[in-house]
Amino acid sequence: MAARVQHSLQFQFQGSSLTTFLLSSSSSFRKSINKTQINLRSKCFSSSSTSSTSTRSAAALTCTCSSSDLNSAPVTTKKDLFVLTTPLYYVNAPPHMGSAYSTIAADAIARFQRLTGKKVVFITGTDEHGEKIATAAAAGGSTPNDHCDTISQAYRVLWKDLDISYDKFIRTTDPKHEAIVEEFYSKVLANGDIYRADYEGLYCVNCEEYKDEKELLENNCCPMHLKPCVSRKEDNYFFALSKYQKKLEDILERNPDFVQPLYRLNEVQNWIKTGLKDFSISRASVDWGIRVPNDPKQTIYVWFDALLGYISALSEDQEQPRLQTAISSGWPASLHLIGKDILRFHAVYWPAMLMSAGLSLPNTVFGHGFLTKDGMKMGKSLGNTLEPNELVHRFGPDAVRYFFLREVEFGNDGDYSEERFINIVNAHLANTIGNLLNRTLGLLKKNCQSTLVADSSDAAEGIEFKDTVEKLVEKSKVEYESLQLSSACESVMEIGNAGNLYIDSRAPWSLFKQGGASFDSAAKQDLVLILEAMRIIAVALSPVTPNLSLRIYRQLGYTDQQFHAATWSDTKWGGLKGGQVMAPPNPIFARIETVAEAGGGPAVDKKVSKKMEKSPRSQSAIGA
Ligand SMILES: Nc1ncnc2c1ncn2[C@@H]1O[C@H](COP(=O)(O)OP(=O)(O)OP(=O)(O)O)[C@@H](O)[C@H]1O
Repeated sequence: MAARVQHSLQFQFQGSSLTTFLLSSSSSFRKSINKTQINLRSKCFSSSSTSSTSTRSAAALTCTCSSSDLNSAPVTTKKDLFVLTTPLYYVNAPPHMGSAYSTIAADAIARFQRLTGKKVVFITGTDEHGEKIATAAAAGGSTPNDHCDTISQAYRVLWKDLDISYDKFIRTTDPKHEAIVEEFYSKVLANGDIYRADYEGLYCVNCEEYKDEKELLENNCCPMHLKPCVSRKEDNYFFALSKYQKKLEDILERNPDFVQPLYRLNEVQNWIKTGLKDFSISRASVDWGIRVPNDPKQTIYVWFDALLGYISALSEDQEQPRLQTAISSGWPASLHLIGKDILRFHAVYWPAMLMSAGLSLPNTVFGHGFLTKDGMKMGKSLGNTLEPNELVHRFGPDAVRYFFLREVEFGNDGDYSEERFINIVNAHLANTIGNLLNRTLGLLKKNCQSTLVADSSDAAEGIEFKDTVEKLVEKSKVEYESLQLSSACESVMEIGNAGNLYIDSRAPWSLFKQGGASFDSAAKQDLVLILEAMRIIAVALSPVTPNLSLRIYRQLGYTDQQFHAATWSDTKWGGLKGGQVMAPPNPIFARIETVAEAGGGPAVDKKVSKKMEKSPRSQSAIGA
């Protein structure tokens, strides 16, 4: 049994309005009328204080265009402002590595955009209404409010541990959010896009969504959560999504970058092609939610509520929560970063809702892939999650951030393996970068009293290595800009590889041994070149590994303030000047011991690893 709107058409409205609606509805809607049943009853539409029922009915049934100018949608954000969002995470359970993955990626993008001089508003938060939350709270013997407080706080703590530099954290139970949802609902209602009808269908409680029979597995199981959907029949308010079919098709046609990567755009276009159906935006059976304005027996569907968190987050706490003021603080968003599981909500429902309310659309919706376990999406509902707190405490935030951004091509799925994790971070962070810095600083200390002998721009004259570094860092910039985060990491790491090749081919240690003014000078200049490359690596990798980058900067003799003031223009060759005094060598990243290396014990000494992240100078040199 597919989700179905009951349609015993009771023509209790003014006939002309109903006819207008049916004629102006999408062809798919018209087709489905034969198979499905819509019970558009005279109790339609939540009331507004001024209009009569019949007028309201007529308004809701007539598909007037919203004030949003579709020719200009999606509207470009102001040039210097970059507003990006993570999903608002559902607080049915504490965060897991999947939730952390989206947030780490968003953080890397936010940090990169800040480096390029943008004013960034990075929004994250928690989605706290709905049946699943009420059930989870009851199962834990707690009230929904207390439950939400606890889990929402767990997200904040994890974001702190992972060095997430968000600017706004919105909770959908925040009164300012609730006020904005109510105002938005009223706008959509006034635009004639909400009506009331009976609904019968198969509901996945974990997705909080009615499902089409054809997308379900055997026994009506949800393919994502592997649990049977339950049959539900409700009297709900509906959003007239079908009315926006053509408009959405046109927007995607004219703005192919609206949904990224390209293969996700194709998915969205295919869904739309199959015909958009109106969806139910209220629940009669769910108590834990925002009340439908003027019909307190119903609560607003959790998705209709949660998506608005991206706007209510912009509302300042001290001001009256109004859509207009929130919007003027940064809407439309430049980027919604989400997992592919919620693409439909962001790339179909949300733009239609915004158009209905006369608001601008976000610039881009990027749907990334899943972290998987045995091929299945890691998720709270399936309980097959990887514990991010444990990873952070064992390996530190930089290793976790780097591994997932480098290893999983952004957009695609990726499976986690601890062995791979350890191999990658050891090879890239401890060896390619850490070891190179360490041995160069060792040579500098021994032969130059830790002081640079020349400006890096002078030392690089006629040296090809400099060109290589410049090309790679420029490449990484383009990759960050186009959200190819794995490639951006790779390009920066290529600078480290080039540095290792350069130092090995030049072998300054033997030049020093050979002695003589020209050998000595050449070797000293080589050290300047490598350290300049390290400086560039530190800035270019800072969106991904902010702590590691800071530690590199410290080693190069800079203050923390200088690091925090760095911008992308500091990736230009020539920053290091002669006379700069560097710190004595001290490893910036402790190599993680594998199980075999630890003699069958734990994969890594937890205390040592943690200490290294917090206080790198307390460790002895490794691998130099
Ligand atoms: N396995 C995963 N891989 C990548 N991202 C994930 C993963 N799981 C969750 N996310 C991120 O979290 C978002 C969904 O958040 P939500 O709070 O609903 O988590 P969930 O674990 O998917 O929940 P559930 O298992 O109950 O569906 C996704 O869109 C994505 O951004």
